[in-house]
Amino acid sequence: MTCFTKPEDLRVLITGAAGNIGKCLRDQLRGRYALLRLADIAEQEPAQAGEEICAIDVRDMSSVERCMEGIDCVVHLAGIPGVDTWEKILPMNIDGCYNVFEAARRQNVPRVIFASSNHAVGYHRREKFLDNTVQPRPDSLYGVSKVFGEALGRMYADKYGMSVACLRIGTFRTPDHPSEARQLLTWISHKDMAELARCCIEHESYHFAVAYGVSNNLRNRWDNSNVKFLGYQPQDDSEVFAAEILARNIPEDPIAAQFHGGFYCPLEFVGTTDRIS
Ligand SMILES: NC(=O)C1=CN([C@@H]2O[C@H](COP(=O)(O)OP(=O)(O)OC[C@H]3O[C@@H](n4cnc5c(N)ncnc54)[C@H](O)[C@@H]3O)[C@@H](O)[C@H]2O)C=CC1
Ligand SMILES: O=C(O)[C@H]1OC(=O)[C@H](O)[C@@H](O)[C@@H]1O
Repeated sequence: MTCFTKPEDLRVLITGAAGNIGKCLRDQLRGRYALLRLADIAEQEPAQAGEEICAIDVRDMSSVERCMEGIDCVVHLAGIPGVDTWEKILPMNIDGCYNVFEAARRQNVPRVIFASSNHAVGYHRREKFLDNTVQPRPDSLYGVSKVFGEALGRMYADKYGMSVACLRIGTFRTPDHPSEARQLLTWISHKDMAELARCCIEHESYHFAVAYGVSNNLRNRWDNSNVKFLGYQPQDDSEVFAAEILARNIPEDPIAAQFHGGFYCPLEFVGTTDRIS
């Protein structure tokens, strides 16, 4: 397994760098690495010192492979970031995710960090505390695409010896605060998101890890004890926003409120929830 010893020598690629999480990582990781290569299909701010801007379409393997040249670690964020049709999920989150892992293998990139989502396990009941061992229970085709990405990562780790981290991100928002009751459980601040990415990029050696992307929320329902070795110590707590959010007295949808995936769960839901143990 590759050992990552000196952060200042690392060459890091971010896909989806023009997006919300991508811009946060760009701002907060700037200057730490030998190179931050920022790849997106969208326009980006011009490169600053230590940065490269790179045009990529994750649906096009040749553009993905080109962006991988000389890279030590990929943070893969690009894709459809929520519920959508199969016609969009398939090329972007399934084919696109395959292209990223496969291009990384072809270019001998030793580490991939994949932006998974809590929606990979969204139909678990909220009273259950979730750790990395719970079964996949996607609440949407989007969630299914994240389960696929995690499975792909596991295979590239086990078969090809790639170091892979899958981040089941909760709720990342710009502006940087939670805005509804469920987000008091699921919120991850910008600072904590960048710190989680940094820990995964810089850790000297791991094979395969699943981590929940969540802040140090009093109401957190996700267990990261399996990834203590990463050294991720979130600092922010959504509780400071709780009084204001709860005072608005906006009730959560009764189906959403039963499951970790929240508002994705009632969408197209048929029947009663008592059949979901
Ligand atoms: N924001 C959140 O609360 C959460 C986000 N995630 C995941 O994190 C990742 C990033 O999320 P956000 O930054 O919020 O989304 P975003 O929509 O702001 O960023 C996605 C980026 O991907 C780019 N993109 C779209 N099509 C592309 C293509 N064909 N080729 C290359 N780039 C393309 C977009 O231009 C955009 O800059 C996504 O994979 C999302 O599923 C997971 C859980 C929660
Ligand atoms: O569960 C959540 O709150 C978030 O999960 C996600 O995977 C989505 O990318 C984000 O837009 C949602 O808001």
